[in-house]
Amino acid sequence: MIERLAVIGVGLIGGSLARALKSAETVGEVIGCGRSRENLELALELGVIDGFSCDPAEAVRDADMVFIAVPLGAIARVFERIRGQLSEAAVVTDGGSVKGSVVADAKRVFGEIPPWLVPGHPIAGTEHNGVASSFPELYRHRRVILTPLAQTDADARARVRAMWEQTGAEVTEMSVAHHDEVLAATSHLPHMLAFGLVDALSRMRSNDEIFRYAAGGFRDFTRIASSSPEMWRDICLANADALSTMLARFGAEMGKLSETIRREDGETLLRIFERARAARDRYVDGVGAEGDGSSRADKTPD
Ligand SMILES: NC(=O)c1ccc[n+]([C@@H]2O[C@H](COP(=O)([O-])OP(=O)(O)OC[C@H]3O[C@@H](n4cnc5c(N)ncnc54)[C@H](O)[C@@H]3O)[C@@H](O)[C@H]2O)c1
Ligand SMILES: O=C(O)C(=O)C[C@]1(C(=O)O)C=C[C@@H](O)C=C1
Repeated sequence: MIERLAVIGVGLIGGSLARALKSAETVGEVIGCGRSRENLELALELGVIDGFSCDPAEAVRDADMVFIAVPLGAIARVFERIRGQLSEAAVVTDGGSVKGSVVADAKRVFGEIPPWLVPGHPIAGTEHNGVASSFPELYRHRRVILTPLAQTDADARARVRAMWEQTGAEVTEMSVAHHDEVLAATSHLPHMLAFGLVDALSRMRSNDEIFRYAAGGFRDFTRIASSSPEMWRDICLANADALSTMLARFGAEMGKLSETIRREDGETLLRIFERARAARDRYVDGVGAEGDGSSRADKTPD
């Protein structure tokens, strides 16, 4: 049971955690914090939080659990504001999509990695942002990755794991570097392809023409290009090395595919598409009926 949860950044990710813990009845009080008073008032109205402060230092006072869910570029400033303000019992975790930058920010601000910091990342989300898009089932049957460090306190790690399990998530652990490499491939690269494709096409053809003739394939493939530009700028900057490597490898693969098409080599094309379809079928079978950890794009916020 968490007595007082401070959520810094009450948007899709922070709001959904608060809603999930409230519906599991495993949190006493939720204090929100963010840069916009209007958003915090909405969160209060929706019952996502029980009170708020625009100052992180005040929001974390007496909290036994602190969840930071702001864009990655804002995390260092939050660390600076909460330094020296936490209660003895407090554990701090975050939901940032890249872990290397969060750990580097913590080292810079606190001088060393504090034992009470448990970096984390829920592999669940949608292309929508803001508290109005949050919902309590977001993490159910989804994965959450924790990237504890050698310095991380065992009790802090167990408490963060227990919190996520109460949302219905499956918690796994891996190293910071491995997390950032894996997510560069499975999350960051696909977002670059979607953003890049929509941007390139909209500059090649008029918007009207794209939307008039685009059907399900275009819509499915590009859903994630509706995601928050600010959040994705920060993810790219925070994971620049791993993401650039992935983009270069993928670019080379696209070059080979393009060559194969130019050669009119139908046999090779068939082999590539069969291999890809089999890999996707295995992936879909593996994740089962509950889905793949991706969004509920059609969810209407309550
Ligand atoms: N959206 C996803 O699919 C997804 C999935 C997993 C993890 N994440 C990560 O979760 C974090 C939050 O993403 P989100 O989708 O909830 O975004 P969001 O835009 O819905 O919410 C972010 C919240 O942070 C607040 N904020 C922004 N800058 C701030 C600052 N300087 N100080 C205090 N508050 C500030 C905003 O007002 C907003 O309420 C990001 O780090 C993102 O990388 C996102
Ligand atoms: O489903 C979506 O809309 C998402 O973008 C969620 C998604 C992803 O699957 O790539 C995006 C960023 C994250 O850090 C984790 C999950």
